[in-house]
Amino acid sequence: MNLLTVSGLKKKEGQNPILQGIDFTLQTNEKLAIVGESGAGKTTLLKLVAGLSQADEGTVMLEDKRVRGVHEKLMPGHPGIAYLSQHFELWNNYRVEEVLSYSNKLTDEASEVLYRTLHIDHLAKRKTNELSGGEKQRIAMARLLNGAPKLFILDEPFSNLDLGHKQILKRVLNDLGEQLHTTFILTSHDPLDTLAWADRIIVMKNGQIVQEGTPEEVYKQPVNEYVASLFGPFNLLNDANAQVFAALPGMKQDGKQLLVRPENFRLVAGGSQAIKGNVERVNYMGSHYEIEIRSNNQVLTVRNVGGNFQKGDEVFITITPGGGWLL
Ligand SMILES: Nc1ncnc2c1ncn2[C@@H]1O[C@H](COP(=O)(O)OP(=O)(O)OP(=O)(O)O)[C@@H](O)[C@H]1O
Repeated sequence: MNLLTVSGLKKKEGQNPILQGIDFTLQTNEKLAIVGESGAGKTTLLKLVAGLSQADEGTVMLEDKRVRGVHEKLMPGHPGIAYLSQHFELWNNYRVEEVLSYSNKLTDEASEVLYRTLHIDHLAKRKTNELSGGEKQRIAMARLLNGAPKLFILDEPFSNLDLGHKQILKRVLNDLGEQLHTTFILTSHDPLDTLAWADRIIVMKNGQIVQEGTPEEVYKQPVNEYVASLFGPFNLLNDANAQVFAALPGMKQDGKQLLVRPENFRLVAGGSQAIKGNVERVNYMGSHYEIEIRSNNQVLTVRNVGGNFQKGDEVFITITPGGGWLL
């Protein structure tokens, strides 16, 4: 049985359709990321799933029971679903241990494992106003997970975190999944944050699901330019450039456009299956260089380890095996 079944969910604000019919399922222990540009409808969807809002149409089922909307009961929310808002608040001026003892359903042993996993076991005696933003967030997570929810929903957990706290949160989310078998849904408007973590990714735009798949599928085989652009830079080759690769296996265009990510281009000495171009710009990116190369009236971006090129240098570009995608 699915842990969660979302069917035909629709919602309008005034005359504006915010969700236009959302269907998906989630299995126990699965980690689902919902990504999409700002305003795509991610938060609206999560609130409906958590029973914190009211759908116009459609149902949310947790196991075999319907999650009722906020107009259908006195207390908003659902006891089996924990929801961490982007704008969560912690009680001010309490000790962390006091906050965490409130409605704790776990055994002492299970709590200890949870606090260690969340990297907050050293903070028990601290006051909540003596914590960093990332620490506050992990305490808020612990408070929700103390209630032993079946499903844990996090709305934009990575926003407003500096790189250090972001790295800790990524590790924590992995460990919670692996060690405590938590079932998650999280959203992010920076999908790159979700690639390493999610089992499955749903991509939203204008209140609709535009693609659903594994991280590799949505990254390597996007259904359109919108999905491709969410996951990082890409090149869409014009006909003259795409033609160079048409004889390679699986690269015959048939009216489609050839999409290549910068890391799937390689600079080579020459050859018939290589595009000839001239270096226009070299951008230092820290771990690598992005070389902008003009060829057949378009600028292609190639990711390269070295950056020892001058403007105007003649270079040849080829595609790594399996590195092209016809869109
Ligand atoms: N209460 C409301 N009244 C009117 N419009 C709303 C309301 N809540 C959300 N919207 C609109 O619904 C759309 C979806 O909003 P939502 O917050 O779900 O998007 P999101 O994908 O979570 O965006 P973000 O990544 O910026 O958080 C937006 O256009 C927003 O302006």
